[in-house]
Amino acid sequence: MAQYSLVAGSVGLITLQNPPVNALSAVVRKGIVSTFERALRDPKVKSVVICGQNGVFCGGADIKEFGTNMSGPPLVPMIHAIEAADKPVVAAIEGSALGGGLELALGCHYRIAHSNARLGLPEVSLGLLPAAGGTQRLPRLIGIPAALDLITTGRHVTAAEALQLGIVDQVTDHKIVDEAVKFVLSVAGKPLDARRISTYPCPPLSDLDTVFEMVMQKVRQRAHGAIAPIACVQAVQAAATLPYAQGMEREKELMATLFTSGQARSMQYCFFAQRAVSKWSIPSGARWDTSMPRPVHKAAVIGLGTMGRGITVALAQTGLSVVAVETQEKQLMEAKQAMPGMLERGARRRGVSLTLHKITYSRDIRAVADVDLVIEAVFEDMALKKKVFQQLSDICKPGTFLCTNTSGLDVDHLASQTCNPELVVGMHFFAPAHVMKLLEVVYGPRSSPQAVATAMQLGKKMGKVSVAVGNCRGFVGNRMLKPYVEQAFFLLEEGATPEQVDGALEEFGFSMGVFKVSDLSGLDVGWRVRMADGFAEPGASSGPSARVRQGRRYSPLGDLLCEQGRFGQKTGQGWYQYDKPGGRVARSDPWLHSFLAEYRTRHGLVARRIDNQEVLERCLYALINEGFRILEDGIAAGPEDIDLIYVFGYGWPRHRGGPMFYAGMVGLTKVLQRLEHYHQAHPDVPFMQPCSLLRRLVASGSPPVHRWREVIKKVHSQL
Ligand SMILES: CCCCCCC/C=C/C(=O)SCCNC(=O)CCNC(=O)[C@H](O)C(C)(C)COP(=O)(O)OP(=O)(O)OC[C@H]1O[C@@H](n2cnc3c(N)ncnc32)[C@H](O)[C@@H]1OP(=O)(O)O
Repeated sequence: MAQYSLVAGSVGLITLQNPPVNALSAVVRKGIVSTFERALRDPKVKSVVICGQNGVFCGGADIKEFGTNMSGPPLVPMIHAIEAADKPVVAAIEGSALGGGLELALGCHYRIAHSNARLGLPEVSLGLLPAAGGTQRLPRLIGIPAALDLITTGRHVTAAEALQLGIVDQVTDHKIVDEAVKFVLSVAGKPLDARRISTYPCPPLSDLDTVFEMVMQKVRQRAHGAIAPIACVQAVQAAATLPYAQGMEREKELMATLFTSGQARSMQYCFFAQRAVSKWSIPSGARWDTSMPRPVHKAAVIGLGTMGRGITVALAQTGLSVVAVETQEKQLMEAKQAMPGMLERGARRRGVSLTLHKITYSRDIRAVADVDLVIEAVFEDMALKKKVFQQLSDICKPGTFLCTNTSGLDVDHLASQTCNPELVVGMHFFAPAHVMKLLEVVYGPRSSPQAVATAMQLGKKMGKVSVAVGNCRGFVGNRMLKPYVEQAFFLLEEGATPEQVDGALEEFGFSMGVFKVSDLSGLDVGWRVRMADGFAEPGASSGPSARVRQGRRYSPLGDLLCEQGRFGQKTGQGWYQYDKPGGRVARSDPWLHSFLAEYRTRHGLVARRIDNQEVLERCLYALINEGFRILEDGIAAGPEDIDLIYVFGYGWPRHRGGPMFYAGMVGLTKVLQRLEHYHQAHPDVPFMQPCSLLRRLVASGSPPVHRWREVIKKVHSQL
């Protein structure tokens, strides 16, 4: 709702009230319309201030309403009425003014922001565009380039930047409503014509066509198939080229296409999933709202390879004191040289001050004696990690949380090396750890609720999307990657090329295909895992049994490349070739193509034409099938957890909602049928055997993704 009061004798104060973020629900819109009409009618009222309760102006349209039959007064005419009013209206902005919230403020004649305010038009990240006049008013107010930047990226700006851009008229540190009232009294009686943004011409820009062509090209490249950013550019182009009324028509038309699209549904699902996973619960019964985290003031990182450096930087950026330990002199020196640059770039990107002084370096592991939490990030080798955990258990003060950054080893086994296994959890970061948003928090059977809560909270503080997952080989993300990569290898054996497989996946929306990712992260990473799992064996890659291991189909292609020293970008050769070791630009490699042809001949395989649909179905459905197994095993609490892991950690396109949501969009029956088909064709590939949870869901009428937990619960209760 919206509360109305008369203040300072002549100012109508409208306060939006819809906790927690004053979203513009039907009731709020109704409240604004009726209170505004009242203010206009009241002869005592000479001006109006619009604010939000509880330190938040407005979080925008109510996203929960989007999937429903929307009722209540629409936003566009409501904002027009405010702009057209003959009494001055000031938006008093504190906290957030986002989406429809900022569009409402743009309809006001003046905007005053508290210095804590954050403003933005983030609709693009919900698969939409700012369709309450945002695409038409913002370019008129701040110019086309700045508006394009804000609308196509959805980024939030601080009050200071908003002032610099001209979005707000004044920034204050004082009480926002008091300042707004003072301000509106000072402008009483001044003509309002020049304050109605819809009447402004768009600031002229030379060579408009070229600007839009270039922006469109850039946006298309970044969008990976998402349609909303493209529509945003088109809407701003309308603002630049059409009169306001026609521009509004174009905005409405473009929004109509987006509003009902599967992409918008997927992205809005991701928005709510992100909030849902922060409300974690684990099988022991521990939950986010009953488990108290312990404060972490000082942390340590053991091992300063790529991961350790990233984690150290991420911790220091959060404001924690960090002890960075590396026992090897050369590695320590390299880290000391590299990390200031990483911190500098991060500080510049985020507009904050440098935190170099937060890090102290040591070669001696005993330097961690007084820290609250340690993150071990040594080489992925169980024997080495066990030794480190034994040492940490002896050295650290009582109560120190011991975390491992392993990407898939048994967290419980590490916990058993310590005197207090309840203090041990996994904190699995993704490279580069100071940039990537995902954190898997891995609980073992003995991890205490407080240890899980502390790791989850620390992740949040570090700006990560933290997802609590159970302990199994590869946890959630890497476990699902295995069948996906396996299918990619099989496709090469059967006639595809890395270019074709990657092309199909990139067209689907992944920023990089599986083979480019493999080249980037290093082929040796998977090779080591396959060796540890007893699949890859030196010399076994070319014998008659090369393609069958442990009774199942196996492709030694990755092993063969590693045996040749082709580890990807770092060696300049992998699935592609690079101009030099460390090169970034993947080029097709004729050697690889002859190698594949020779390999097929050697193993009596006849290359066939494989279409992109088969590439996608085999790679993605194998991965999704493993996702269902993970749900069945209780390793992930719900489909949202898996989806966010893939969106934030593995480049799954957000506009496709994550693998489990995507399965629901495709139709569970279809996914099941295709898995059955591929399993019949490849009975020696266990990953293709449809998971029984998938069968149960189909048998239960394929409920929507938010109802899967009910079926999962039933499966668990029967086990
Ligand atoms: C044909 C129709 C035409 C319609 C015209 C459409 C034009 C306008 C479109 C829009 O405005 S779309 C919405 C744009 N706004 C956003 O994208 C903002 C989304 N919210 C946020 O970014 C954050 O929530 C926040 C405002 C920065 C606050 O962050 P904070 O960390 O403090 O809280 P959260 O945990 O994120 O949220 C708390 C709580 O509130 C719910 N929520 C937040 N925003 C909305 C919203 N716009 N609508 C509905 N609900 C919202 C959020 O889900 C959380 O709920 P719970 O998890 O506590 O249940």
